[in-house]
Amino acid sequence: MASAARLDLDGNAIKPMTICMIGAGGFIGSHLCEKLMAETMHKVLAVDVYNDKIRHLLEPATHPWSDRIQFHRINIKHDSRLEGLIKMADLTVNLAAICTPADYNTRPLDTIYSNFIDALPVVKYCSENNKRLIHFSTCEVYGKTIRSFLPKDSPLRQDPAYYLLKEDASPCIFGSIEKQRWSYACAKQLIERLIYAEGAENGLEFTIVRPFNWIGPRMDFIPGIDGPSGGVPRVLACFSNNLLRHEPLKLVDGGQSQRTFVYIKDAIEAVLLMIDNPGRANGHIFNVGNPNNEATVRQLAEMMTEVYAKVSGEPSLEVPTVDVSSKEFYGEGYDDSDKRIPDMTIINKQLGWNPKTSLWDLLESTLTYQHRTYAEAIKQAIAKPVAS
Ligand SMILES: NC(=O)c1ccc[n+]([C@@H]2O[C@H](COP(=O)([O-])OP(=O)(O)OC[C@H]3O[C@@H](n4cnc5c(N)ncnc54)[C@H](O)[C@@H]3O)[C@@H](O)[C@H]2O)c1
Ligand SMILES: O=c1ccn([C@@H]2O[C@H](COP(=O)(O)OP(=O)(O)O[C@H]3OC[C@@H](O)[C@H](O)[C@H]3O)[C@@H](O)[C@H]2O)c(=O)[nH]1
Repeated sequence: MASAARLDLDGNAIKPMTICMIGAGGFIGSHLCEKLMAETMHKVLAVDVYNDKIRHLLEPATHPWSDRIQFHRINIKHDSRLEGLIKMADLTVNLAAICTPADYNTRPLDTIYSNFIDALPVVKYCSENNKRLIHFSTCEVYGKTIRSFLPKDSPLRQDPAYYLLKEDASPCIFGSIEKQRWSYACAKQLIERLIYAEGAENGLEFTIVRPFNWIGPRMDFIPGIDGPSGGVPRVLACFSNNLLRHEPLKLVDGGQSQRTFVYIKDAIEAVLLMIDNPGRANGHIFNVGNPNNEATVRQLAEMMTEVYAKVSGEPSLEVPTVDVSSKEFYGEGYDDSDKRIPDMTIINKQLGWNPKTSLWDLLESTLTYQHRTYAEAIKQAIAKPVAS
């Protein structure tokens, strides 16, 4: 239960504030809303076109927080109510975006509009009304590592100087324009630069978050169950879907790319620290990830297969993975980040935050949720005769 006497990192009492959260109905937004309702006295003006993932917080009206969360069904592309909500709030958190790689090369215009053009009014309203902004960018702004351009046998490949991703030092390295995969990263980079410039020239109080593969319950959708049957979500949902349907997990280009995965609940702790400690968070760009949870996509597939067998009690397939080319899986114009390890210096220094949950543990709780939520629906969908 929320207590009025919460203290910030400098020992001062935290005053309850009103937060305009755009994209509150998504994966990260739903967890942030949960945290804010359960542990703080902050109010949330939740803006999104969907609210399925936060419905449990909005109904029934008997929740102790029912007067602290309001849902506004607004498409920020074209709705004049947005400025009023930002003016009403002390802080705006912008999460709204198209952020699934399958869209970057197949819907590049929508991707660029969503991640850059649609975010512009949000930045402008915050700047003009002297409101604080926490904007969600991405670890994809780093693109590829310097290491990936070194010869395969170079000993420098083992040197973190060539792969560790640092907010204030690493370059942003994208592929050529026809590799439309980078439309998302490039749009996010430009909005970061714009926000930074608003801070420098007009005094906007901002924080930029670069999430490194946050994963957990409610991420994306399971195709054919709570999303389009031909849809391609992010890797956690793709692999969950394969496991639930007893199909081999598809490894794009051999599954050699490396990622670090952080549990959503750990990452949300970091966001709450930013919200509650403006003096330490304003003007900063933060990597938020778990450098200890690195795996190749192949290793992730193998671990998810093992964990799923444990939590479902169902044996795994004899051949649990299958290779697929990126062209076949994502289409023309796909490209990939080779390796993503966040440097943690800035977030450690400013907010004292460190992730806690191991990859195995976070997969165990997430796949338990996936099994409980979807296994029955998948069984029924598979059993249903196909309409002729
Ligand atoms: N999950 C991650 O690991 C991760 C990694 C890097 C960056 N991010 C960034 O974090 C943010 C949130 O990501 P997420 O994983 O929760 O994604 P998500 O797709 O689950 O959530 C985004 C939400 O924004 C809403 N939205 C999009 N366009 C909108 C519009 N025009 N008007 C109103 N609402 C709109 C969507 O309906 C959705 O609910 C995004 O900006 C994303 O780029 C996430
Ligand atoms: O079924 C699948 C799905 C994905 N993959 C691979 O798994 C890796 C991770 O894929 P994800 O779908 O999670 O997406 P990425 O990590 O590439 O990008 C994500 O990272 C940061 C955020 O900004 C976005 O949420 C998204 O762009 C990629 O190498 C992808 O090619 C598979 O091998 N098989």
